[in-house]
Amino acid sequence: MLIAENLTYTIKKHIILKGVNFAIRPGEMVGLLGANGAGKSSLIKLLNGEYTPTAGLVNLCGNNLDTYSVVSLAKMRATMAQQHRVSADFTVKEIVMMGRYPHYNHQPQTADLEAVEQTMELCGVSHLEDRSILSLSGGESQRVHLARVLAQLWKQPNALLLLDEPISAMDIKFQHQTLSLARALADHGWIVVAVLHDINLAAQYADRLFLMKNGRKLMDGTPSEVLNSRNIYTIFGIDADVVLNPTTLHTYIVPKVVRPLPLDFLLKKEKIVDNSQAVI
Ligand SMILES: Nc1ncnc2c1ncn2[C@@H]1O[C@H](COP(=O)(O)OP(=O)(O)OP(=O)(O)O)[C@@H](O)[C@H]1O
Repeated sequence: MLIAENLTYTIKKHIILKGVNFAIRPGEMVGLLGANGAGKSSLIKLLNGEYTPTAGLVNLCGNNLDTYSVVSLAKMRATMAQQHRVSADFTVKEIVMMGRYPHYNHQPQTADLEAVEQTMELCGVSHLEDRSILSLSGGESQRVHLARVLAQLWKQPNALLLLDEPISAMDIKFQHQTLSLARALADHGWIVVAVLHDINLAAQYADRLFLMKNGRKLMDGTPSEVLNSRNIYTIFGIDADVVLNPTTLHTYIVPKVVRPLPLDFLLKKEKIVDNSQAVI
């Protein structure tokens, strides 16, 4: 179980996250949705220990995060960050093997080699194993980093997988393949928490959605419970119809069509906004 109690994070009196509470059971996949700046990545960073809460706590499998050793946590919790800063010329296989560092001392063992082979295969990057990470396309690189974090947790029970926009650079096939894989890992007993910007994919693959705004978790429920036109407007400020996808039978958002507006109009609107801000 992953439990957050009154999770709060402030930077120089600026509230980034406020009073977030939840409990996520093993086997659940949760999608974090919200507009830019809502606090989704900050929540991931509090769950992965990159940020220390200003108030509140995170409890994983019955123990507060700060009671675990670094190595034991690294074996049960992995994060795929939104951005990957790799400037050295590692091969794909070396990058994926980095996920196994918490598991061996000097030489990778059979289990480590198997984990790397299997996760590269699942993420569709085996054929790239000898390529430099620096030479890959955005989507290929994202799949390599996914393989790395899966290798880190491979065959671990009670694993916590944190994914921050894991499919942002992927084509439609790999978007579905990746979320199917995350779904399968949750069904296998892992807890998966994924920041997603595609509401429809989140609705299709996640058990539960947290809708976030201004550092708060405003709604928490199954896709059909929380996705309605009013909530979509509250969270994203857009008008949308909410229907049932006739093929998948999942809740499906259809933003109301907005006619493309001429640039002159947009520039005028911008001016009006600027003027009103000046008056305020
Ligand atoms: N280290 C920091 N210093 C100052 N402000 C920060 C810091 N980290 C986050 N913020 C601010 O906190 C808010 C939440 O940021 P966060 O990255 O969690 O948003 P997000 O929901 O993940 O957004 P996006 O969808 O754009 O990735 C933003 O307004 C951001 O500018």
